[in-house]
Amino acid sequence: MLRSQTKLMDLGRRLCRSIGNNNGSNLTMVEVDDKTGIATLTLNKPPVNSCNLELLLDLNESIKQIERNGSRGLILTSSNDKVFSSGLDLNELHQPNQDRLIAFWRALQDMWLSLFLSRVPTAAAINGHAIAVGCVLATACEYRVMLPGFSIGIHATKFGYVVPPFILISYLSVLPRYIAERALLQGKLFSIDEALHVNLIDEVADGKSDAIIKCAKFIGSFAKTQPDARALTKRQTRAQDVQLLIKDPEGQLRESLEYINTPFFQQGLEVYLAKLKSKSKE
Ligand SMILES: CC/C=C\C/C=C\C/C=C\CCC/C=C/C(=O)SCCNC(=O)CCNC(=O)[C@H](O)C(C)(C)COP(=O)(O)OP(=O)(O)OC[C@H]1O[C@@H](n2cnc3c(N)ncnc32)[C@H](O)[C@@H]1OP(=O)(O)O
Repeated sequence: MLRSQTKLMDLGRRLCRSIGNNNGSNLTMVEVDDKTGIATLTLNKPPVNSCNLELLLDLNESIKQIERNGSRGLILTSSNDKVFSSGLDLNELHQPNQDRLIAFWRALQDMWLSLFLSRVPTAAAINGHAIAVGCVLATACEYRVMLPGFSIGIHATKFGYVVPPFILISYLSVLPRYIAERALLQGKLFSIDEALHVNLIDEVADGKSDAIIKCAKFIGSFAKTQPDARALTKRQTRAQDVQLLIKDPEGQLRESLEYINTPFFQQGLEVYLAKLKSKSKE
């Protein structure tokens, strides 16, 4: 690598400062670019960023921290170069301790609301597979840039999971209804070309830094808007989508828990988990 290139990269690094989210965990990392004021929020739970209770709480705290510290925007990405997020940590749903399951599902609902309604511009630099809730994280953002060679989508029905309304809504917020419905019913995972074709993603990037640059460019497109006016307009635009979860979070929680605790769901999950484990040993 040329010395001038190395220098430029060092400079880039120096311009970023890490900010903690006060809980001392490294499950997510936040770095703010001093020049642009944009925060990069990195999912960092090996091996595949599956969302367990701790990651969801941490992610929610980081989203709030980014809003509190006056960042100009949020870019969500992953420290894993193959997986953006593998969705919910299925171990949280399998034969769950009921108190932990309640905390887990509440954390999921709260985190989704924080990201979906974030007052700052949000973009996802999808540098790996984005499966199920991994896809939901990306669709909660306002803009998506993805790297080739990976899959994105919600394949829940293939494995016997009914999706809760807020997951459905997050798909519907970016896809036309007939495409969202068909994809959900088929349990479809989209290739990059398919995702681009239906506008599930906005752009393709040729590497993670290119994805981050493209996300930053999108966020920069709001430079001339007044932040409070932008934030309130976004909230109004999305108000109907969040109505159910904001009006009756406990009802939504109850419905999901009832379903997760059914023998039907638990048996299906057991088979799926076993398949996943045997695949990873191949
Ligand atoms: C009336 C009803 C009303 C409402 C309904 C209410 C509730 C419904 C409840 C739930 C359903 C909601 C919808 C579902 C949402 C979800 O997000 S479910 C999660 C779905 N995700 C997946 O299926 C992803 C599965 N994983 C993969 O496909 C692959 O791992 C990968 C492509 C992401 C990465 O592949 P590799 O890099 O090859 O990695 P490995 O496969 O070897 O995995 C490494 C390691 O990690 C374990 N793992 C992977 N994903 C998960 C996961 N999601 N949860 C837990 N663990 C996971 C995998 O088993 C390996 O573990 P080890 O064997 O190494 O221990």
